[in-house]
Amino acid sequence: MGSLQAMRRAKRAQSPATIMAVGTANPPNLYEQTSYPDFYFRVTNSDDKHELKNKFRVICEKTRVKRRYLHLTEEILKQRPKLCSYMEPSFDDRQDIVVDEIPKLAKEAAQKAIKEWGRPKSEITHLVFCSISGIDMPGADLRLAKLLGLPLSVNRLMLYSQACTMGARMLRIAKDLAENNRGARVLVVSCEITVLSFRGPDAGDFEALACQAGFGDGAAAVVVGADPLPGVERPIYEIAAAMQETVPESERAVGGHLREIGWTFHFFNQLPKLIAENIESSLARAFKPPSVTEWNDVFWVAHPGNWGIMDAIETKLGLKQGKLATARHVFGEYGSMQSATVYFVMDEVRKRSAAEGRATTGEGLEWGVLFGFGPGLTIETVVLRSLPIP
Ligand SMILES: CC(C)(COP(=O)(O)OP(=O)(O)OC[C@H]1O[C@@H](n2cnc3c(N)ncnc32)[C@H](O)[C@@H]1OP(=O)(O)O)[C@@H](O)C(=O)NCCC(=O)NCCSC(=O)/C=C/c1ccc(O)cc1
Repeated sequence: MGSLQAMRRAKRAQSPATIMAVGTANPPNLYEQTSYPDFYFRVTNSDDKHELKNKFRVICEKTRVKRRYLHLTEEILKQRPKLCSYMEPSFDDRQDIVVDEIPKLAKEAAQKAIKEWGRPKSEITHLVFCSISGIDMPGADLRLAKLLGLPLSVNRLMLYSQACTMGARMLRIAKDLAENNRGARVLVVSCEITVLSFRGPDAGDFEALACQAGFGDGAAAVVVGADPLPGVERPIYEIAAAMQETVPESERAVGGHLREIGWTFHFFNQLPKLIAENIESSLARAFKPPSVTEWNDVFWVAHPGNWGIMDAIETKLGLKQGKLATARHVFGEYGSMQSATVYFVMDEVRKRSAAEGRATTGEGLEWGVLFGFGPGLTIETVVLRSLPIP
């Protein structure tokens, strides 16, 4: 009979967890930010609120978002008019949509990641899935597993109601799963659809207007595993370390409440300053080892949050112009897709690195930071090691 220690040793992977594939998906409906105020005020029957519409137009411009994909269309909103009011109880209408649609959009992203990974889906051992909405029992994880045809033996973990930090946080979870279960292949999926936070405008609620102006819908999936099969699996990044930090006394900095009207959204206007003031201690902890202290020497896979947050981080850390260019690009093209955004940024970093002929998947650099923040105020820091581009 083997000892427990020997059993534990045999279960451990030999090498660090790696990201083996990335897939992304969006709903088909693309909204240009310049015409969105006209659309939004028309569909919410608010065209008579001229001053408020002008205010909303300014907020839309301030976001610096150029376009976004959204599940909701004028046709859907006509069928569900309660979603267009500011405060009408409407949870059931919203829930009817997201319970079905979140697993469906997630499936599109997951299929792309599995295709790039190139192995049979029967080899997926774990599914880690997050969405801010779609709470149900059995959950969206089981629906997704069925839509994908994953084996019934797959180990599922569903994480609801967590928002933007989850992209980074799920990599921390996946790293632990992959390194502590030899042969594990973890399918990590994020899907965010803003149906629970869409609502009509109200002059007294700036934060709800900012939410309507900046958030978009999207899904992303990555495959994480250690000990890649030589010549068969082609890792993109190694996950060297991952950790979380909570900023003290900052519960009110950003968050939301789940109500009969759906999700509300609240943020503190000093959020960029608060994040910038707290990022360096998280970076220092995460990068000790590998003893990196110059943040221009690493590639950045940052959750953008909003334009002001990126400006504040760049200034505080003395980052060279262009270090957050990929995060800004993704934010401009899609808005904030909350937890999914950081995977879109990662996909863009590795694609740009290849297109520009860089030596590694991390813009030619060895070490990188994948960074996320959200309600808490929670900061997640993941240390990535790039790999050579053949
Ligand atoms: C485009 C905004 C709205 C403004 O841009 P800015 O660069 O900050 O602009 P300004 O600093 O020039 O401010 C413009 C005006 O807005 C005002 N303002 C500025 N924040 C405020 C303010 N919280 N109140 C009330 N007036 C204000 C500010 O005072 C100013 O007023 P005024 O001088 O009269 O023009 C920008 O702040 C923005 O996109 N914010 C919302 C997105 C955001 O913070 N995202 C980061 C975290 S995301 C996250 O974790 C998600 C969690 C979540 C949770 C629940 C959900 O349902 C969904 C998601």
